[in-house]
Amino acid sequence: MSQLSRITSVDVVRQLTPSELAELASDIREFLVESVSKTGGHLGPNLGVVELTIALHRVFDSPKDRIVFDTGHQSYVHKILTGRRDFSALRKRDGVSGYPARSESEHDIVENSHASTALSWAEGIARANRIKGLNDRSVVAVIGDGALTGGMAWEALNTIADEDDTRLVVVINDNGRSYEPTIGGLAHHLDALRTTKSYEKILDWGKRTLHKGGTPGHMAYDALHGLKKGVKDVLAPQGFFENLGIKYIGPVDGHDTIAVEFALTRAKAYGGPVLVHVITEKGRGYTPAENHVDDRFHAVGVIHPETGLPVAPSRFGWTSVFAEEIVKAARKRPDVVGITAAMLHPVGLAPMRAEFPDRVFDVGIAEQHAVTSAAGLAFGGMHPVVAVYATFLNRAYDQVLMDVALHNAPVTFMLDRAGITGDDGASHNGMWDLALMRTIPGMRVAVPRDGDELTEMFNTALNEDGGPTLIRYPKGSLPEPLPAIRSIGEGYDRVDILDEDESEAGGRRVLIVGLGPFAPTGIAVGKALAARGDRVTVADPRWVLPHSSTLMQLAEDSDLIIHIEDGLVDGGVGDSLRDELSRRGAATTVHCFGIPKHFHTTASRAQLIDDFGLTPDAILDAVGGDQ
Ligand SMILES: Cc1ncc(C[n+]2csc(CCOP(=O)(O)OP(=O)(O)O)c2C)c(N)n1
Ligand SMILES: CC(=O)[C@@H](O)[C@H](O)COP(=O)(O)O
Ligand SMILES: [Mg+2]
Repeated sequence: MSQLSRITSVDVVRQLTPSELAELASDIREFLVESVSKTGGHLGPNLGVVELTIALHRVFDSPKDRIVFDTGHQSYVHKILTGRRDFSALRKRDGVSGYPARSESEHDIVENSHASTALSWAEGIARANRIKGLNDRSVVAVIGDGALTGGMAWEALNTIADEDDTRLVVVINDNGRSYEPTIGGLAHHLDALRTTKSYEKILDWGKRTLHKGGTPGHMAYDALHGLKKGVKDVLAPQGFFENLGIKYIGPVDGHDTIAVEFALTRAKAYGGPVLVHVITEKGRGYTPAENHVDDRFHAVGVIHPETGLPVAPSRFGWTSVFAEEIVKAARKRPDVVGITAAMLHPVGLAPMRAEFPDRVFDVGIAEQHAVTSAAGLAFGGMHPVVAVYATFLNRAYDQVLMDVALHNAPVTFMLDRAGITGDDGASHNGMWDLALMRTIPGMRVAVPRDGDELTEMFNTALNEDGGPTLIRYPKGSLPEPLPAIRSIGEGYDRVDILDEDESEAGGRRVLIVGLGPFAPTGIAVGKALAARGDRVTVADPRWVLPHSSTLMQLAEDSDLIIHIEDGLVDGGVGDSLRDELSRRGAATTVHCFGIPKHFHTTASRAQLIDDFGLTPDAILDAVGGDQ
C-alpha cells in the first residue's frame, strides 16, 4: 500500500504522477476489500468510484469547492482521501460513519442518505455563493444513474437549466445500476449517450495532449487548468440535456483518472451549469463483486474477502417470510401485484418477479410515484403491495394520505427495516412511520411479533378491499415463534394475550403492550412486576392502529399501562392510546417507551436499545416510582 500510506491529506493526491495515481487506485481497492469485508458496508459502489473520486479531489479544491455526494453511500474513497483511513469501526459507534458526516470532516456536506437530493443541495449552495459574490468557488454534485431516477433530481435539473451563471458541475456516476440495472427512459437515454463517439474523441485528444509533454502529475494538472481556450467547442450539449439547456460532457471512462480529470477541468472552467457523464463499473476490480448478478455487492455484511461469501448467511429473515408469502398469494390471486422503488432483492420481491415477471414493477428510486401508481392500480382492480424500507416511506407521506387513503384504495404497504436499524446512521432508522400513519384516516397498521404473525397479517391485508393496510417489521433475523396463550376478539379486533398473572393478590391491574419485536421485553417486564404483586396482563394488539375495541376495553380496565414500541415515543402508538383513553375520561396511567425524537448517530441496534432505556431492567427502573 505504498501510495495509500502517503495520503496524509488531500493535497498529497494533487501531487501524484499518473503512474502513482494508478498505484493509488489499486491500493484503495485493496484497502476497501480488506476493511469492508470485516465490517460490512457499501463495497460495490465504492469500488466503482475510486478513479472518479481521485479526479474530483485533484480538480476541485475541497472544502472551498463543495463536493456533494448523492445518497452518500459511495463516499468511502472521499473519506480515505480526506484523512479518514481508519475503517476498523466503519458504521459502528465512534467509528467512521457509512455516509458523509459533518462531525467528521469539513469536506463532508450532506448527511442525508435518502437518494436524489444532491442536485437540489448543490443548486442551493451554488446560488448562495453567487449571492455572496464567491465567484471563484465551484459546487459539484455527484449523482448515480439510480438516484437520477428520483423526482427531486428532475425538479432540480429543471431549475438548474435556468441558471446560466451558476458555477455548478453535475457528475453523473453512471454504472448502469441501482441495485439491479437502472430502469426507465432516462436510463435508456444514458445508454444511448454511452455509444456516442464524438465526445470520446475530444477527450482522447485531451488525454493525448496531457501525456505528450511526458511531464506527469502536478504539471499535468496545471496543463489541464491552462486548457481553457475553445471550451465552448468541447461543451456541446447532448440529447435530453441539450433540450433542457444544460451543457454536457461525455461519456467519459470513469476508470481513467486523467480522462475524468480532463472532463472535470473543462466543466470547472465553464462557469455555468455543466453535466459530466462518467461511465463506471460497480464492484470494479473485485471479482466476487463484478460477478455478483443481483447487485454487484451494493451493500454487504461481513464477508470472506477471498470469495465474497457471507460469514453469516441469512441476515434478513423477516424479508424472506414476506418474499415467500407474496409468491403464494400471487399463485392464488391474479390481482396481487408488487411494487419496488429500485430495491427488488432487499425488500423480498425477487422470487415473485422470477415467477411472475409481469406483476412486479420496479419504478426506480421513486417512492412517491410508487405509491400513487399503486392507487391507480387499485382503481384498476389490482391489489398492489408496495414494499419499501420504513424510512423511505417518509418521502411519500402525502401520496399515502391523499392518493391512497383519501380514495380508500386497497393498497398494502410492507415496511421492511422498520424501527431501529442502527448501523446505517440517523437517516435509516425506520422510526417515523408509526407516528406518521397515526395521522392517516382509515390506515390499518399491523406490527407482527414473529414470522407466523407476519404471514397471517399479510393475508388479512390482502383480503382488505375497503382501504389501505400497512405491516412493519424490523431489520434482521426472525425471532422464535411466540404463541399466544389465548386470544380475545376477532379479525382486526383480535388481541393476543402472551402472558398473564391471574393472582387475586390485590395488586394493581397492569396492562403491558410490547409491539412486535418488543413482545418478549413486555413479557420479561410483566414477570418482574407480577413477582412484586401486580396483576399483570401482557397483550399483543397485533393491528395496532386504529386501536381496537378489544384493546380499549383491556386498557380501560387497567390501572397502569406500559407501552413499548420500536418507533417514536412522542406521537407514536402508545401516545395515541394515551390520548384515546384521556378522550374517554379513563384514569389509567400510560407509560410510553420508544425511540426518542432525535437524530441518532451510528451504533448497533442493541446499543441504541440500551441507550433509549428499552431493556426490561431500564423499563422497570423507569416505572419504579409507581410501585
Ligand atoms: C429515497 C431512497 N430510496 C431508496 C434508497 C435505497 N438506495 C440506496 S442506494 C440505491 C441505489 C442507488 O443507485 P445509484 O444512485 O445509481 O448509485 P450506485 O449505488 O449505483 O453507485 C438505493 C435504491 C435510498 N437511499 N433513498
Ligand atoms: C444506501 C441505502 O440506502 C441502502 O444501500 C441501505 O444502506 C441498505 O441497507 P440494508 O443493508 O439494511 O439493506
Ligand atoms: Mg448506479
